[in-house]
Amino acid sequence: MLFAYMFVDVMSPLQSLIETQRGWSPDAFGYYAGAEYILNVFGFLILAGIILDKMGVRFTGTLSASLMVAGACIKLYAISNLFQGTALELWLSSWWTSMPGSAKLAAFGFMIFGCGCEMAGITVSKAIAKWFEGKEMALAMGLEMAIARIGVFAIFSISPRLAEWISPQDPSVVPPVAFCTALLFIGLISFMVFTVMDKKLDAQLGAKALANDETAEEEFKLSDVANIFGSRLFWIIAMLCVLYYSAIFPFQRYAANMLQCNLGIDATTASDIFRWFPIGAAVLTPALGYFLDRKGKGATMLILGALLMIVCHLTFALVLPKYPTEWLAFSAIVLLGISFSLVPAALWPSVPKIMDKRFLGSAYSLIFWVQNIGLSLFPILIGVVLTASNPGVTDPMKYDYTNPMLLFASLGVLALIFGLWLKTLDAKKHYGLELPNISDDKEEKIFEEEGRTQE
Ligand SMILES: NCCCC[C@H](NC(=O)[C@@H](N)CC(=O)O)C(=O)O
Repeated sequence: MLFAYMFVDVMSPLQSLIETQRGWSPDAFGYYAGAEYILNVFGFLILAGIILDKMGVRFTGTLSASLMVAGACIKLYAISNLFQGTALELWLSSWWTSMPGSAKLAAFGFMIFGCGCEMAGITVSKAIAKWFEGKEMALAMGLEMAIARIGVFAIFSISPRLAEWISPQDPSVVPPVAFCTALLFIGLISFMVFTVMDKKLDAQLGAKALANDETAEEEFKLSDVANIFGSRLFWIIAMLCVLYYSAIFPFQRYAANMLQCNLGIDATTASDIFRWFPIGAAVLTPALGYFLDRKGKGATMLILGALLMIVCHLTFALVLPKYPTEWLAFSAIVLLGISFSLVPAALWPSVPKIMDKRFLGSAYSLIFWVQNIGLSLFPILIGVVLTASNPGVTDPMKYDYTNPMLLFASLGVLALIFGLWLKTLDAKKHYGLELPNISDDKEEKIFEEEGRTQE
């Protein structure tokens, strides 16, 4: 997931460079960014859930990592000089002319990569649930997300520098994308190593299940999808998820350029400010996962996270253009990092509390599916709003980001409403969202078990 998240954002700090170098307008960049989710939205994620439940973590993980590598190679070819002037490039550039041929092929590669990336996301959630059942699951999920955030931090630092690495006078988007493609190969190999370990765990679990006379794993049934869709709680969680994440990941794509435009700084300086967003989240998410495991307050954390996000986006929309200082931008970025720890740390471990264990794999894939609809539409919408709010502006350093940022803030307000609704329902129906995952006697059991394992 570390290398996957690096690949997702490798182009984010290079928006102005790709505009100058390959002629991608903000609209084209928005379509390219949204492409990551298109196939998932058109049903691939549901299929991925079925594949995961039918074929298991090892097969699905290997397949998803291979898809990511294949998609990355296509995207690398699309932005490289090799592709320029080919018959395919000329043909792709001959229709829908506002979207250059390189952007179209890169978007196609990103689409394939996106299928692998999201499939890997649900596979990893299921693998963590399997490996940490009855233990510190929220902490484990928090650590997994933290590692992924470190990848985003790293890529915002590395990408602009790699772009200038070969020729500082003539920077190029190719070296950073090539670097991340190579990392994805390493990721595929790492997952293959994990499959060996997972096989061993299965052997141990099989022996344990036989000893306890437990029945086999739950099976995915198509009727489960209808059950999940019929659940009001599922929809509240899914809406909260799609609204919150649509104001985070698409923002991440535009953040560096937004900072450049407001502060008049170069891409490297903007990335250096923005990279504290994922690193703040990386530090805090596991800590909050640990807190959630032991103290609870999941619904309150979701509300607090949405509130902080509204404050930050409103600051970028209304305050930063009037008081363009780096410390103000930096403070808002750090605050957004705290918000981005609170919500994911509470959201993903809450799903097992409100969904039947039998539905869990499918529930995750369906929440991802709803979320992907937002994640595919919002980068496009933001690109369109940005272009419409800046008629006649051709310099990528001169965009006014007020309207796109207000749009992000309004998503936060809606997420807050769903968070409040969830907390009210939880208080009435006692789903246990505010309760800890590990009770004192469970904790004692874990220590006892760990003690036995070490013995
Ligand atoms: N085990 C993974 C939990 C989800 C983490 C979450 N990622 C997502 O929601 C992805 N579907 C989004 C994406 O891939 O763009 C996160 O907080 O990163």
